Parts: sequence; C-alpha cells; structure tokens
Amino acid sequence: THSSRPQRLLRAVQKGAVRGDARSVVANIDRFCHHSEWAMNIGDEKGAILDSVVSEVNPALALELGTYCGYSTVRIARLLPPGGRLITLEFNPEYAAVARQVIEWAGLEDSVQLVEGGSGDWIPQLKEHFGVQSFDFVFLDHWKERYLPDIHLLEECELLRKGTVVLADNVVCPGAPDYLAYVRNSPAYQSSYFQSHLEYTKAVDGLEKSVYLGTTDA
Ligand SMILES: O=C(NC/C=C/[C@H]1O[C@@H](n2cnc(C(F)(F)F)c2)[C@H](O)[C@@H]1O)c1cc([N+](=O)[O-])cc(O)c1O
Ligand SMILES: [Mg+2]
Repeated sequence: THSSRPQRLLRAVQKGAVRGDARSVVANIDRFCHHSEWAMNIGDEKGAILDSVVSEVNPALALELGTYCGYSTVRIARLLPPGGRLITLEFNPEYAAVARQVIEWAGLEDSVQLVEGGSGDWIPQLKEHFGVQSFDFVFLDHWKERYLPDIHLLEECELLRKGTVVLADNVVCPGAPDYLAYVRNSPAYQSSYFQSHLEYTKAVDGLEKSVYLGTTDA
C-alpha cells in the first residue's frame, strides 16, 4: 500500500523538524513542498502576510476553516498570546489525523482544538460546545465555494463581533468570486486585498482581509 501525500508530508516533518519547534515544522513543510511535492499549504510567502495579520490582531480566540495538514494551524497557534486558543475545523478524517500529529510535533496541542466535521454542522454548535462568545480572528482556507455561505453562517450565529478580522486565502487562485464581491460591497465589512503568489509557484494569488463592522440594526 502506498502512502498519501499528507502522510509523506508528515514523515518529512518527523524526519527533519525539531520536536517542539514550530518554526522548524513550518520550515520543513515548506522545504518538502518546494523540493518534493506541491501541497495546498498557504506557504512561506502568503504565510508571512498571515503572520503579520495574526500578530496585529493578537487573537485570544481564533477560528480556522480548513486544517488540511496543519501548516497554517501551526503558523497561527505559534503567534497566539498566552492563554490564546485556536479552533480549527477539518472535514477529512485522514487529513485531520495527519494534522493532529503535525500540531503535536510543533508542541502546540495545548492551544489548538481540532474539530472533525463540516462547517454547516459545526459552526452552529461552537458557542454551546466550546463556550465561544465570538472570534477575534477567522482564517478561511477550506472549499472556496463554502467561503460565502460560511461567513453568512458565522454572522447568523453571532460569532463575529465589531472588529473581528476575517482573512481569506486564495481569493485569486483558485478564487472565491462570490465571497470577494460580498465582503467588498457589504457595508458590514471594511475589506482590503494583499497581493501575493500561489504557494510554491509564480502564479498570482492573494489574501483578502475583512474587518467586520457589525450590523446597522439596533
Ligand atoms: O482547494 C483548495 N483548498 C481547499 C481546502 C480544503 C480543505 O478544507 C477541508 N475542509 C472542508 N470543510 C471544512 C470545514 F472547515 F468547513 F469544516 C474543512 C477539506 O477537507 C480540505 O482539507 C486550495 C487549492 C489551491 N490550488 O492551487 O488549487 C491552493 C490553495 O491554497 C487551496 O487552499
Ligand atoms: Mg489555500
């Protein structure tokens, strides 16, 4: 039986990265994806933009949709303030199993809660299940056609507050046109675009940062 790409990525981490050293976990995944196999991690170039936004927000509570192998999970969790927490949702059990081990290798298991399942099922349960009031930071990197329905769901479940920062990967490639039109035209968001490149390639891609302003009704 042959291994999967996430399993080969995990093995590269376990072989090359220092246990407990999040920076070396990130560096080894990037080395694997640059030199061995491309994988859909946000990568080093867009990752630096993610880092700067997370550092600016300094979230006590963050949400990530789309864990995959845990690369951006580790990038975000390593920058959280003391006591800060990251909840990350992953639909695919095999990816979730790999991500758990990547997060553990980075020594960040105490500040990360990985939840297996779909956004439609889990977003409405986050308040009661995890005692969440609202998120300070949300990172969207899951199925691109789910960005728009899921930001509406986050609004409906009152999981965003005035000033919550929502950062979305891949708004150019593969693209999330309906999501982009919404956050750029809605009075409920102050949106800005960070041009970059698709992970490990020269193709253009970018991140959209949208600050939730709250609703107009009383
Ligand atoms: O398709 C891309 N990403 C899709 C990523 C999808 C990942 O998000 C998970 N998910 C689904 N629902 C949830 C939740 F949370 F809702 F439950 C989590 C899926 O199981 C998968 O691991 C992609 C593609 C390219 N590319 O170049 O083709 C580049 C990229 O950076 C990309 O992110
Ligand atoms: Mg992505």
